[in-house]
Amino acid sequence: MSSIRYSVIVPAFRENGNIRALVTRIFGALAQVNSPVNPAEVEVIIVDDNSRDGSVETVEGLRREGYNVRIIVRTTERGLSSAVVRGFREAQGDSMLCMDADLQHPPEYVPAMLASMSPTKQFALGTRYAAGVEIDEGWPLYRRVISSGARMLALPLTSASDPMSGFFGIRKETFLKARNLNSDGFKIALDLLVKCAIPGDAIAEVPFSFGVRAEGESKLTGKVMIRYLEQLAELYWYSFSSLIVFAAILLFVVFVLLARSVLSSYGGLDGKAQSKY
Ligand SMILES: Nc1nc2c(ncn2[C@@H]2O[C@H](COP(=O)(O)OP(=O)(O)O[C@H]3O[C@H](CO)[C@@H](O)[C@H](O)[C@@H]3O)[C@@H](O)[C@H]2O)c(=O)[nH]1
Ligand SMILES: [Mg+2]
Repeated sequence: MSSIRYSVIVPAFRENGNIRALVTRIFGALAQVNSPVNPAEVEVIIVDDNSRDGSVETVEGLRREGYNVRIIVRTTERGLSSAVVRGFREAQGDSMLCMDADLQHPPEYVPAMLASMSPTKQFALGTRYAAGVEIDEGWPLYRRVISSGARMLALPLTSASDPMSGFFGIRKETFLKARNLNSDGFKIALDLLVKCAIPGDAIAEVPFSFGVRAEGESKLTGKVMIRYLEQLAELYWYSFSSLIVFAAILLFVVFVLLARSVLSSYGGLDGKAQSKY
């Protein structure tokens, strides 16, 4: 039987410059005396989309040094969300964490994030919206505006305070129940929260200070933002379709009643409409 209880999944595209620091800092944090999680029970899985930038060699080197890390290289698929889903499927742990490779999600929070999941807390969420939490001042203003807008649009869908943080965990048993996941774009956490119907009291929120990217560039493009809006429309429909259909029928009935009363006030409904003038 596997001794792995926790899996850390890292979607990565051209992140060779960050992988060594990420992995050594994760295991360094787990090795601290006050860590609530035993490092021997943790695996790290990098899901790379054929970056061919030396990431594979870096991971091999780390393995030789004794770190429990492996890399899955996808050659036919692309995208952050689908990479995370692939990692979750391959994970051996019961508690699975997703984090970015670029150190914007500080590895020092990994032990607390992993330990916060339990049979009653099926979802862990790193949140940037809690008292005393800071966002690095180097994070550009336009990204803050986009992030706040995206968060507000998701408010009707979940009570989670920061479904956009990208730093989140889920228990395998809940993940396996998810149906019709949307693996496009960046917002897999929101999709899981909605489609697994995670109630507020099953979410362990862990405040964390959001950093700036260490090496390389962000892959969040305009196309990714449009995908987000499409995904929101799908999730609104998923969550509120009966309400939307009910409201549409109600509007239709009101419209018909109004039209009838307008027409009858002109005597036009039975074809006997006569102008007095
Ligand atoms: N495998 C794979 N990984 C990808 C891809 N695109 C991005 N990634 C990886 O996904 C992580 C996040 O990508 P970034 O390009 O750094 O995104 P960001 O703009 O910093 O956005 C992040 O932070 C936001 C919070 O403001 C999050 O909302 C967002 O989900 C993401 O975590 C990085 O590890 C990156 O390598 C892809 O197509 N394939
Ligand atoms: Mg980033």
